[in-house]
Amino acid sequence: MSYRLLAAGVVLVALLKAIYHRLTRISVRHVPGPPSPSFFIGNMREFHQRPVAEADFEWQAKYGDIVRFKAAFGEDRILVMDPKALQYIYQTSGYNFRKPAEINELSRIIAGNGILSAELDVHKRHRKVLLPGFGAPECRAFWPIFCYHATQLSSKWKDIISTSLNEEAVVDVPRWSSRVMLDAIGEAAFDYRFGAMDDDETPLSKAYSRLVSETFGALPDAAIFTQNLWAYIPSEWLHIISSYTPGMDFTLARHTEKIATDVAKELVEIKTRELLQGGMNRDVMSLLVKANTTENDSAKLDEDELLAQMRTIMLAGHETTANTVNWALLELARHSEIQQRLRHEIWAKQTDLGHEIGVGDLDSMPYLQAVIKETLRYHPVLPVTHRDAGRDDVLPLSKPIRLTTGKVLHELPIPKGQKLTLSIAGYNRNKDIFGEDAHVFNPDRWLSGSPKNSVNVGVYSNLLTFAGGLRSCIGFRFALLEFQAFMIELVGTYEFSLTQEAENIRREPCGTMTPFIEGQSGREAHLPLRIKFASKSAERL
Ligand code: HEM
Repeated sequence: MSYRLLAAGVVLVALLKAIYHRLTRISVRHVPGPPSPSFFIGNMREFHQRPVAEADFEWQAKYGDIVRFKAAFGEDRILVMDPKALQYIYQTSGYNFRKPAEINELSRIIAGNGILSAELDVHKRHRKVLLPGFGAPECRAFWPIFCYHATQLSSKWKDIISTSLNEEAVVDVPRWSSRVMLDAIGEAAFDYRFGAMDDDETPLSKAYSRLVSETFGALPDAAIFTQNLWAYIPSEWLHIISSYTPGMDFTLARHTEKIATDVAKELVEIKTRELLQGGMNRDVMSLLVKANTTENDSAKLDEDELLAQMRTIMLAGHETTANTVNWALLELARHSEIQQRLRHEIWAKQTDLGHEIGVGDLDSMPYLQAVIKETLRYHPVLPVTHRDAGRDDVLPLSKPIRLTTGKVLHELPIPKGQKLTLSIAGYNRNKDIFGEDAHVFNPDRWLSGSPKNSVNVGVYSNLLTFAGGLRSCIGFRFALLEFQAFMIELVGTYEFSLTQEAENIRREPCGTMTPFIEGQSGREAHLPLRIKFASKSAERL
C-alpha cells in the first residue's frame, strides 16, 4: 500500500471522528453571526484576505462581542471580544484553553519547542527560567541600549537628508525599523551585534524580513483550507508532516530555523563560557542561562529548549516592536497636531532637564504615555490569538446575548475542543470600554484617567495588546521602553508627513500586523513617509 493511500486513510478516519464528535456535542450554532459563503472555507477569507480586523469590527457592530462564524466543512467557531469572557479564558481558567497546534506550527518550526508552544507544566518551567530577564529593573537597565539604537536610526536618516537638495527625504520606515529593532534586541537580549543596520544582507535579518510577507502573509483559499484541515490532525503527526511539507512558507520557515539555530548555538556557548569564567552580563540571555544553572535538574531547560528560547525572543520581540513604531509614525504623520504636541513635550522635558531624557523621566511625560497607549490600543500588532477549549466549559459574559432561537444567555456553554478566536483588536475598540469614539485615534482619552472597565483583562493599562494572564507577553516592559526610546529620538528630531502612497496604507495580516500599500503588487512591507528636521524656531515653543 502506498504512503499516499495510508495518509489519505488517516485523514479520512480523523475527519469522520471529528464529524461524529461535532454532531454529538454541546452546540454554539445558534449564536448570532454572519452567513457562510463557502462550505469549504466558511468565513475564513475575512480574516486571511481582508485588512486586519475589518471583519471583527463589522461583526462586532452587527452581532455584538460574541460572534459565531464558520470554518471549513461548516465548523462553528466563536470570535470573542467580550471582556468577561476574555478575562476567563486568559486568566481565571489557568491552562484550560490551549493554543491550537495547526495555527502555531509555523512559529513552532522557527522558534522550536520554546515557551511559545509549551503547555501546562512545561510552559510553567519555561516561564520561570525566562522571567528574571524581563523584570522591571532588568528592562530599565536596557534604556541606554534602546536610546543608542534609536540614535543609530536617526543618524542614518540624517545622512539621507543631507544628500537631498530641499532638506527633506522620503524614507520607507519598515525597511529601517525592522533592522534597527533586530540590532536592538541583539544587544539587549543577547549582548550580540547583528549589524543589520550596516548591512541589509545579514542572513538573519534577510530571512526575518521575508518571513513577514512570504511565510506569515495573507493566505490564498487553498492554504486556508489546508490550515483548517490540519485542525483535524493530532499535533505529533502535524510536526512530522510539517517537516516535509513543500511550499514557500514551510521552506522559508525551515531555512530561518537553521539560520536562527546557528546564531543561538553560538550565543549559548558564549554565555555559558562567560558564566563559567565568573563574568556576568545583564542581557536577557545571560540572566536566563544563570537562572537555568540554579534550577534543580527537573526544573531546568535542556540545551534544545535553551536554543528555542533564543529563537523565540528573536521572533517574538523583533517585528512586533518594529511594526508598533511603524504604526505610531503613520498616525503622527496623519495627525500633525498630535505630532507637534508630543514633540513639544519632548523638547520641554529636554530643556527642563538640561540633559537627555532618562528612564526615570518617562512617567512625567503624560502626553508621551498617552500616545504610546493609544498606538498600542489602535494598532495591536498581534491582533488576534487562538485557543481551543480543553473541556466542556461555560464562558461568563459581560452582556447577555440573544441566540437566533430568541433565547437570551447570560453565559455561554461551549464544548470541549471549541475553537475560539480571541480578537485583541476587537476588544481594544470595544465602545463600552473606550467610548463612542473607540474607532478614532485620540491620545487625549488617556489624559482623563484610564478608560472605564470593571473587568481587568490585559497586563498593561487594561489593553489586550500584550494579552493577559499566564501567557501574557513576557517582553511587554522591554517593548514599552524600546518603543518610548524610539519615539523620543525620532519625534524629537524629525517632522513626519504623509506621502501619496502612505495615504493608502493597509493593515496586512502577516503574523504581526504590517503596513502594505493598498493596490500595490508584491508582498512587502512599505510605509513611505516624508521626513525633515523639526525646527524649534519654525514650531515656536
Ligand atoms: C509591541 C510589542 C509586542 C506585542 C504587541 C506583543 C504581544 C504579545 C502577545 C499578544 C502575546 C500572547 C500570545 C498568545 O497568547 O498567543 C505575546 C507573548 C509573548 N511575547 Fe510579546 N509582544 C511584543 C513584544 C515582545 C518582546 C519585545 C518580547 C521579547 C523580547 C516578547 C516576547 C514574548 C514571549 C516570549 C511570549 C510568549 C509568552 C508565553 O507564552 O508565556 N514580546 N506577546
